[in-house]
Amino acid sequence: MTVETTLLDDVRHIIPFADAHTPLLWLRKGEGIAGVGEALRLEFRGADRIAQASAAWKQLAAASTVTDQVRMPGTGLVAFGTFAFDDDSAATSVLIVPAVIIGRRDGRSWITRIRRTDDKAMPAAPHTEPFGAEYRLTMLPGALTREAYKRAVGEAVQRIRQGDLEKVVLARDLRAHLPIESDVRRALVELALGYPECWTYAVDGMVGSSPETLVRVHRGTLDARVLAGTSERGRDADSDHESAAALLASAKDLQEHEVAVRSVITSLTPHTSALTTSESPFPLKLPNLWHLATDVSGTLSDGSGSLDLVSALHPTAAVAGTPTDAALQLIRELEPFDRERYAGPVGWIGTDGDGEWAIALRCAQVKPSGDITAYAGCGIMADSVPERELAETKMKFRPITEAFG
Ligand SMILES: C=C(O[C@@H]1C=C(C(=O)O)C=C[C@H]1O)C(=O)O
Repeated sequence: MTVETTLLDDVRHIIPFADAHTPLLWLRKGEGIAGVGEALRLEFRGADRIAQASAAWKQLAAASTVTDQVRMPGTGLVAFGTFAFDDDSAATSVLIVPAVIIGRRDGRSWITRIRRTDDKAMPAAPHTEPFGAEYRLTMLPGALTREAYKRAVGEAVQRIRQGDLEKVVLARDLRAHLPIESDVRRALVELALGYPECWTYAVDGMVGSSPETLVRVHRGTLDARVLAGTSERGRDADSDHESAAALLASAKDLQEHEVAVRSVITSLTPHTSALTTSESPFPLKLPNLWHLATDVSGTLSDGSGSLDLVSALHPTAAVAGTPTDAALQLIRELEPFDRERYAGPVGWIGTDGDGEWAIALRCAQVKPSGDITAYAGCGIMADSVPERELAETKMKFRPITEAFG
């Protein structure tokens, strides 16, 4: 690949540059990257799909010629990626190198053009396309109805009480159909405006707004944000404050959170020299709910790239449970659908292995046929109440049902 990044005059909005049907996007607080076209697509499957992707990326980056005038996160050679949750998923995991990237960060805007060695010319600069017609979809229960979800939660609680495992994350699905020709960027605009603190992403039809940073790597340092433990937003200031306070005092949520933080620390420790966490979990306020959050930061000690860390981290206890193998087994037993890329890593990697990855939550997969599946899940512990977990999935579906509805 031959890659060139140059500065652009300020680009305020990057979403309009993305393709209407197969957008590539990574955006938070108005900053990020949008990809146009496809210079290269690499597909992976199986238990070592992330390690395969990491190795393929190192080879590709080493064989590329990169001229980068801007040198910021997201400049130079970049691939967008989305990975299946389960080792046995039917869904492919992909890295996609766009032909052109438009980016914006810290008040600077840039364009990256990427040419394959066998192409004669650099791709042309993209232009913004007007948005297509509005749409309004109704999302209906999928393979796991509300009643069936409550039964699955009840079953999981029993298994936990029997001592089979400590925590399991159970999800349910919603389905809809997006008319062919619909402009997916409309949903992305809604997500980005409604959830500016979250990572709004679109990669190979996987779209969403995730609050959970799996890992970011920048020049030898890393950071992550662990989320687990959820409560509703209040109807007024007092009840909102009470809900956050109750979450911070809830033994069930604190324990569930502790399990998730422990899994991240255990996975990152072998790769880091210094790893610190925020002192105690803090309440993270989102438009649809409160989460318990812990921020983690560290210094890399072994030259790992971002995908090496993603490979070490996935699946965290925030989206699988603990112990991991028992949790994955119970998920396969109780969820009557393939999670595909839901709860898998989604993000981007750059030339030198730096990158930003989130957990694909608050999301939906849009298939080329227009079929959409959205997913939301909850951490189940010994004292989980099925009705409450069902209510929590409704809160977690809100970003997607509102963006498409
Ligand atoms: C599994 C999801 O979210 C995860 C589960 C949480 C919980 O159970 O409290 C909180 C944040 C996420 O780590 C989801 O959104 O689908």
